[in-house]
Amino acid sequence: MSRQNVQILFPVNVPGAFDYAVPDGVRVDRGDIVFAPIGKQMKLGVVMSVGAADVGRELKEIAEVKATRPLPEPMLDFINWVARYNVASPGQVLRMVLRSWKALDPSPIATLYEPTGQRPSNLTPARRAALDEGGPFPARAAEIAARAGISAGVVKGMVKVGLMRADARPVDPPFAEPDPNMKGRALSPAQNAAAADLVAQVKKNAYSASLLDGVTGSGKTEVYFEAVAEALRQGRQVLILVPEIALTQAGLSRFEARFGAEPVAWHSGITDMARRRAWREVASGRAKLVVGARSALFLPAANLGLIVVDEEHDTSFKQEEGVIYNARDMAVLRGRLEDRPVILASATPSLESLHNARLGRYAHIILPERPGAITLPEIGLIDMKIHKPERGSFLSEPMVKAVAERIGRGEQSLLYMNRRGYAPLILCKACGARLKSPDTDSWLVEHRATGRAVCHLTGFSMRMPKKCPNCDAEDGLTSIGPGVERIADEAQSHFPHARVEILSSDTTSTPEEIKERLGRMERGEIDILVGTQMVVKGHNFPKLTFVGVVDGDLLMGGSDPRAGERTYQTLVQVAGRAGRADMAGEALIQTHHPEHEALQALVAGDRDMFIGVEMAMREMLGLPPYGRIAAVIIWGPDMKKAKALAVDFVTKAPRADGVEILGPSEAPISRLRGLYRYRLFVTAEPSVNLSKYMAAWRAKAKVPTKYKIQVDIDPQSFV
Ligand SMILES: Nc1ncnc2c1ncn2[C@@H]1O[C@H](COP(=O)(O)OP(=O)(O)OP(=O)(O)O)[C@@H](O)[C@H]1O
Ligand SMILES: [Zn+2]
Repeated sequence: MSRQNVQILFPVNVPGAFDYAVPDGVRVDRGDIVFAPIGKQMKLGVVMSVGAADVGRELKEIAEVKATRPLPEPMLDFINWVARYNVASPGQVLRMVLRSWKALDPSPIATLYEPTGQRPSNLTPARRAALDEGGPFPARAAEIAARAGISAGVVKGMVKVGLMRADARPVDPPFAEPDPNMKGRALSPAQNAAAADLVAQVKKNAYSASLLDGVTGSGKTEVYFEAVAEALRQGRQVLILVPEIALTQAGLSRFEARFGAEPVAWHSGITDMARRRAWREVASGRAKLVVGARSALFLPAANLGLIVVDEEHDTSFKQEEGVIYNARDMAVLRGRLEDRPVILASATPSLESLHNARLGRYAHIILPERPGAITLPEIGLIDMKIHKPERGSFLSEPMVKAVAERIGRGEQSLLYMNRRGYAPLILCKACGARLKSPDTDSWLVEHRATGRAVCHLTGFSMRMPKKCPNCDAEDGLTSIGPGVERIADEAQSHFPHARVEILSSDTTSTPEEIKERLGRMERGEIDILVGTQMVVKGHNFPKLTFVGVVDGDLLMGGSDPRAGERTYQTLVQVAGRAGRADMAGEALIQTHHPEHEALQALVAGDRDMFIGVEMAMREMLGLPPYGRIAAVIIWGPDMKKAKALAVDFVTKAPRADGVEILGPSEAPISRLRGLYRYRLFVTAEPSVNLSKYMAAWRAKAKVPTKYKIQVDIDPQSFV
């Protein structure tokens, strides 16, 4: 009698699962997490299938079946689908699912301390500190001590005198339950209708995809909250994907205000402890509401009821390393496999999603206006060929005037400049040399606040040199072009008494700093906020009535076929920060190309016109959503060999109708961290299964060590 065989997938980059035997008397099911020997090691893996045919050879036995809940069936399918679609190995995808080994065991138990509530008036300073600064409670003595700046002995001593209680408890307690029945805001009729549509989808408890397409400030969040509440009422879990940046901010407190409990937050920056707790609670089905960055999509929720992708057009949903995938598209896939509804929300939906809505694949739910009497901001252009600022200045006269008006009325202005630092280029006046990143094809950016020259691609930085490293000329180095720091300086020089602050990842690197600064902006304690991409998303500043875009041309050009779309989206979003409360908003965009169709459409408030032009162009060129594209990047330490590998790879392309290959050519960033880069593009008609085609092609290549051939399905990055 043959014993049970199982196929085990390990979280490593190998082509597939391996066969193992199951010891007598042990029962194994699909999705079980097991330990099995691989080489000389014991490794954690997942049972992808059970009882396949006799493989005709002696198999190693699995060593242990973990007592945790198995990965749900749809999750196993999801792993395979994501791998196939993105030309990755299922093991690589599994690695994104099994993010925390420790999450597979029950929570560790520790002695945790918590105040009893007694508080005599003669407390010693150390004891007072423990009570006032030692929280949140319950916590370990050492944690309380560290937070309060006292010794752990003080905490333990407080138990004896009845000031603290000590109990053995799980270190990772369950999360507070959200309450779906708390009252939300009173919705406008249009909002109510949209919410009813979404709630109906959730009630069906089956796959559907809805595009919630509402202008900035139309209340999309309030509307999808109703769908979230419905899923929670059914006792199911809800997964909400947001751009990473929205996670550190007021965003989370909005969930708490609506559902009475802070949601489980999941992103790359959480601690190992928070990660293990979140994973365990989500996998068990206990944690009901998860708000996370793209990687949250790989949490194996046991009882999923709804997935929401907020700001679905956002480029941060695309992961560019390891398994290259787009979380928005994979969210729809997961919804299909789980047979549960998916909501994509945006004020500026991607053309792909609009196309799907037009074809009827997605329900199209539209919120055409802001609630009540609030209007969308007026948008105007400033032609920089006419309103030329003085040399070394970047704010035109009409822009300065618009800010002056707001300051006069006690309102706030936002200046958007999507460049960190002081100046994007450091040039020697004597010899013309530019400061360059040592191993990367990128100029160094001057950061005056820290006195350093920084590579924005790799993070390399050095102290700003006093002399030119090329010709030794003293005082020859000069800064070309603007970054946020320089715009802030310029704004301050125009308005010496104004409170000018910068919001960028350099000035505000911790979540607390960001929260603090945004809080001051909300309370009106800042007059002029100068910000990068960070200010674009989701914020509500009631007193903000003016948005100035310093360089409306910055996003255009380059080889990105979506450059026009991105420009349009970003400008709509940033302009949409103005006038969200009871005062009307205005946005002005400085540009050298006022005739550009994206800008013209913005001024006219005519999205359909822009989309019409853009769709026609995509259709003509066979670009998404009318055709498929893939990119291949060839990386290697030697330029000639990397190029030869790229050229050779092209000769291996399988023959297929409806597929076209462009390249190879040097990538726009031709060298990154010491590796040379070549790239090619593949375009295909919609009927072609491009993933399958690319996988077959990729499998034919022999890649020397230290070299890499990376396939990117539906690329968002073209550098
Ligand atoms: N019916 C309503 N009555 C009063 N205020 C509302 C209503 N709906 C929404 N709001 C408020 O309007 C502001 C914008 O709402 P919300 O953030 O949900 O919009 P959004 O469509 O997600 O915006 P964006 O896409 O620009 O981020 C919020 O402060 C919200 O509380
Ligand atoms: Zn020089």
